[in-house]
Amino acid sequence: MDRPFIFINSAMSADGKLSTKERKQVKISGKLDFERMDELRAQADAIMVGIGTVLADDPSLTVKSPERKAARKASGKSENPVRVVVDSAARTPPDADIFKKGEGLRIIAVSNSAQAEKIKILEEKALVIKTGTDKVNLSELAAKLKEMGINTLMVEGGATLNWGMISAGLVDEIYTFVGNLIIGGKTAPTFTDGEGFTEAEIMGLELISAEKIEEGVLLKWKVKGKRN
Ligand SMILES: NC(=O)C1=CN([C@@H]2O[C@H](COP(=O)(O)OP(=O)(O)OC[C@H]3O[C@@H](n4cnc5c(N)ncnc54)[C@H](O)[C@@H]3O)[C@@H](O)[C@H]2O)C=CC1
Ligand SMILES: Nc1nc(O)c(N)c(N[C@@H]2O[C@H](COP(=O)(O)O)[C@@H](O)[C@H]2O)n1
Repeated sequence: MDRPFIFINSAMSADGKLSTKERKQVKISGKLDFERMDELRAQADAIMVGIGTVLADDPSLTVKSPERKAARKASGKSENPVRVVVDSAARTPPDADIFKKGEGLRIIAVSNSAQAEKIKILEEKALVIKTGTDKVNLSELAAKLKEMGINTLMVEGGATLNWGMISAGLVDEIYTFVGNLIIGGKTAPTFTDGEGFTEAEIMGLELISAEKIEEGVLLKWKVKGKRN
């Protein structure tokens, strides 16, 4: 394959929301699900998020467990996977937590329309990859990551990036933890936003497993491609 194995891991409410209508982060996962997420991070070569998530949540995207970090080190890897932000207009704040916390390579993927001055500032902190005219070309980006030796890519949202990756046919598996809460709100981000499929384009999934974790359910899906 000329791209990594790509999976999305997300936590959503029982009504399919990733956060509130104000884009405020909500604790959906319990302790066990956060541990599962940390293990996925520790096993991945890279973690990817959209700029919307960086601006809303300011995540560090680091591996949290000292044991998992040590195990990565012992196998000759950096403590953290490569952290990738999909950021067409180079809006990532230079003081974002992904720069401040943890060791390891950061990549900011921008489009060719991003301002040169903003790119220059980011280049002091990260490797900047340029693809696409106005919007990052996700297929090209995935191919470049593979060329760099990234074989497993974990996508951690948000709603727009999930749509972009799924609609471009770039996702192999999806893991959704469904928590015991309702968030509501027609403008609150859902697992996939974006423009949506027409009926003929709808993506089919195959259920790999369904597992109760604390008070929620972890659903694992394989992406099968168009249903029709
Ligand atoms: N519960 C969970 O597991 C998670 C929840 N979230 C929530 O999701 C929300 C953020 O989601 P969004 O606002 O949708 O932002 P997002 O994180 O999906 O980033 C979207 C941005 O990515 C950029 N992008 C560049 N090229 C693109 C392309 N080809 N396709 C798609 N996007 C491209 C665009 O600038 C776009 O605005 C926040 O409220 C955050 O809290 C985020 C991650 C995980
Ligand atoms: N898996 C999961 N469960 C939840 O309940 C969540 N609220 C999230 N949110 C995302 O996790 C990221 C936090 O990363 P750091 O702890 O800063 O490394 C962030 O992107 C949230 O949107 N995830």
